[in-house]
Amino acid sequence: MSSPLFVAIDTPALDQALALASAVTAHVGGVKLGLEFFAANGPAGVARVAAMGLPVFLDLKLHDIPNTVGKAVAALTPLKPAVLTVHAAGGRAMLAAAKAAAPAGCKVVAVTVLTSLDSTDLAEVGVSASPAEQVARLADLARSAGCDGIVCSGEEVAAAAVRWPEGYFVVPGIRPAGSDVGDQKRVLTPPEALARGASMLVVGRPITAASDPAEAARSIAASLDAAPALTATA
Ligand SMILES: O=c1ccn([C@@H]2O[C@H](COP(=O)(O)O)[C@@H](O)[C@H]2O)c(=O)[nH]1
Repeated sequence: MSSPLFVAIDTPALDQALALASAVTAHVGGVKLGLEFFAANGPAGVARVAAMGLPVFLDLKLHDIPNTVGKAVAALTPLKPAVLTVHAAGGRAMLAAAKAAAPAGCKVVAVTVLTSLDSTDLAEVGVSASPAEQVARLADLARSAGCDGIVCSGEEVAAAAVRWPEGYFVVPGIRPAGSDVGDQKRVLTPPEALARGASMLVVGRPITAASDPAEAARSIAASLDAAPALTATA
């Protein structure tokens, strides 16, 4: 079985991205490329990283009207992403349009509540629900719209896995014990997130900002081998 560990390569520098991907290849199941990389390097840059052979999670978090998102997803088809993100807040029709336009084999996952937000942040944008309640609501929407799964934090993944047994759960906000959380507010350690039902663990700075990224990736991957089986009860 391939590793659930994906490294988030958040850099605008193509050479640095290629070097990072090369350094951690033996320890990860894939690479995540997001807005920072895509804005600087575009589809050609994604193709360069994809050519290294690891599955690519294209985390562009698309969020627009259904027609625009559907056409954007169709335009990304030549890149053959393994996983693609859209914002669940875009609504049912937008989610369905994204899934309909996605290439065969590409999982479309809906971002629920960003891991950088807590309940105070949600209240500021008019959401009175807790992160857990909002994730559950948007997971149900994503599922009924035909998506393959969601992005949520480790705090909500066990409950989501119970609600949606066949769902695919992408979990960022992953921090090995004692590491700097940075701008993340809902965090969990790699083994704990896996034990709670994460399908994919997205880890960026704990690997990419380490003095030895390969060793950081190896250490996180090793910690997953000892992770207990899913203990979800929520
Ligand atoms: O809710 C979300 C959705 C996506 N992300 C992305 O994951 C990585 C996390 O990077 P770290 O350096 O490990 O914090 C980053 O690329 C985000 O765009 C997220 O963090 N939260």
